[in-house]
Amino acid sequence: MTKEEIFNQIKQKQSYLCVGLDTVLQKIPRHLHSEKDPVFEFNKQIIDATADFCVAYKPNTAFYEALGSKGWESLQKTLEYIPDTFFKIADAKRGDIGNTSQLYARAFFEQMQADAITVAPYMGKDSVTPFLGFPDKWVILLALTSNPGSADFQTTALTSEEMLFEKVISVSSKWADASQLMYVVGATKAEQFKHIRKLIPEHFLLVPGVGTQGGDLALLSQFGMNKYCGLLVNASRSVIYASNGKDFAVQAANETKRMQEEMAKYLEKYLV
Ligand SMILES: O=C(O)c1cc(=O)[nH]c(=O)n1[C@@H]1O[C@H](COP(=O)(O)O)[C@@H](O)[C@H]1O
Repeated sequence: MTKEEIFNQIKQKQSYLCVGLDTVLQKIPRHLHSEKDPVFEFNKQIIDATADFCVAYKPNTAFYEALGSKGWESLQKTLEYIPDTFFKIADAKRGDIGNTSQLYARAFFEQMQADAITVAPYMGKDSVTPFLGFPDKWVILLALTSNPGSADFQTTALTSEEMLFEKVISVSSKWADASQLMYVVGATKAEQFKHIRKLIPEHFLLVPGVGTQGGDLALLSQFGMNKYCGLLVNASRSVIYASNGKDFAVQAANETKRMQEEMAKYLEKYLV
């Protein structure tokens, strides 16, 4: 999927919402447990209910890997079920020596048909470039994450002018351009968006951490938006577990609609 295609979807839907499919078997409403594949059935109903209000889906692979081979099957079926007009992110946070990264890339881009994979930058250029060899597929590199532990390394000052995450951005942005590379910046780090936009004005940012983690959608939209919108804001638990009853899909739709309506206002106000 190209950058222009993502932007077109954003304009059409008036939304830059990504729904995170972090499905936990124990949290699925009871009435779905008799299904052959309750995880897939749950995802299917969530996708059907939220499709009008979002432009991307992001299953975090951990939630599927934890269920063994059945989980991988549910993940594959879920990615196949999502229509191709949506940006499909395999949130796998991979990255290894080049020879191994090449196989991770094939797993998620060829077997799973994902459009993008999240990648950890710690092992450097040769661990990331194998993911960049697939036409119209994307690498989403961890830059400044939403969790408290991001302070342990990412915001360490390397010099009086540069923190580690800034070095990650400035070095890696030379490995590929904004047509293939995105960055993860946590919604809980809204105060950094203005500065990050100076470093990478063109790139899309995947922004997790609204909803349950408490990130500020208004602030990050104000400082993070660029001429392509440049934002994909992820919400997982606040959407998929909006209710744990029979009305879970209706409540997920309500929550995504609420977020879409808020996003439409920010697109009107901040899209340059
Ligand atoms: O790469 C990610 O998606 C990610 C990066 C980050 O900095 N913080 C973060 O929460 N995530 C993921 O985004 C999702 C957030 O889920 P909720 O907090 O339930 O919306 C989870 O799948 C996390 O693993």
